[in-house]
Amino acid sequence: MMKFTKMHGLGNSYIYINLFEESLKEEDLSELAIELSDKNTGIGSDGMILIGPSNNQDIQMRVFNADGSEAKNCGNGLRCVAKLAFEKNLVIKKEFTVETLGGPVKASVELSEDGQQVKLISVDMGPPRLLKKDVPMEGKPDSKTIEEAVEVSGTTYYMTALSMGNPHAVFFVDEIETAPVERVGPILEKHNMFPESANIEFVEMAAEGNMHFRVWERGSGVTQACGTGACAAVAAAILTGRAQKDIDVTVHLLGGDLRIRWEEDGNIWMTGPAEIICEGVYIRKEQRK
Ligand SMILES: N[C@@H](CCC[C@H](N)C(=O)O)C(=O)O
Repeated sequence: MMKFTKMHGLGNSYIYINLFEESLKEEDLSELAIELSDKNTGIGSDGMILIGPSNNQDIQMRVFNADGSEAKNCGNGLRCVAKLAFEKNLVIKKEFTVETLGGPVKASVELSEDGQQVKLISVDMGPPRLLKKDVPMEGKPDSKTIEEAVEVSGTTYYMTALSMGNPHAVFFVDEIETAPVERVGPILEKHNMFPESANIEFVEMAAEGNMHFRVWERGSGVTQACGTGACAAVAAAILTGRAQKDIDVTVHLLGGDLRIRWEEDGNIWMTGPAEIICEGVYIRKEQRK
């Protein structure tokens, strides 16, 4: 039996396990993520997130995709972790740091009027890493990938690739409704130019300070939202002259809106909501009769 909390950030849902209370075996984690994520025989989610003690930050987060692969960062997950950690008193301050495999991040929570609930969460997602060797990507290690041509099934697409602690490739399209997310997404995710695979994002620029966004996530497929992807999309828009630093961009995702700002000092801030869906006790497959 294992206690869990299911949460979502704009429809991007994960099963959260509190390692301050539960203990899990390292060798079981990947299988557990697959099991929990299954909507028929598990709980149903885009993956699993572990919250636990950290040696050098206030708290630690580990992220597993629905296919069991471990990711180094997760923007929607960070907002959910911040809300859960604050509301469950795992941290007792409104600004705190979270250790991720992609590096430490700062989170800050905004409370409801009665001070009982976290309403909005802002996270300093750090700077985008632009060099191919940091994405990581094939090619000249110290060069950047800005609107580089890539051919998929006879069509040429132009890609801007970068890391937000995890790898992203962003494609600008004229119409978000017809973006080939499910056709091209899985091909590019596992393209051999990405040795660790990649998250694939399609973006339509809208009225000033707005963009529409769809994602094919590495290890989870189409999701309602991707926080690191939204940060990557705003960075790509600025790098290609479609948006400006130090000005908020509202990213319209399938599950709702995120506010993203690439600050002059180099860091990208993400602000948005997080919600608890349910809490319960999960019975592992091998313990079911
Ligand atoms: N949904 C996330 C990203 C989760 C990890 C990603 N699929 C990867 O493998 O890098 C987000 O909100 O950022």
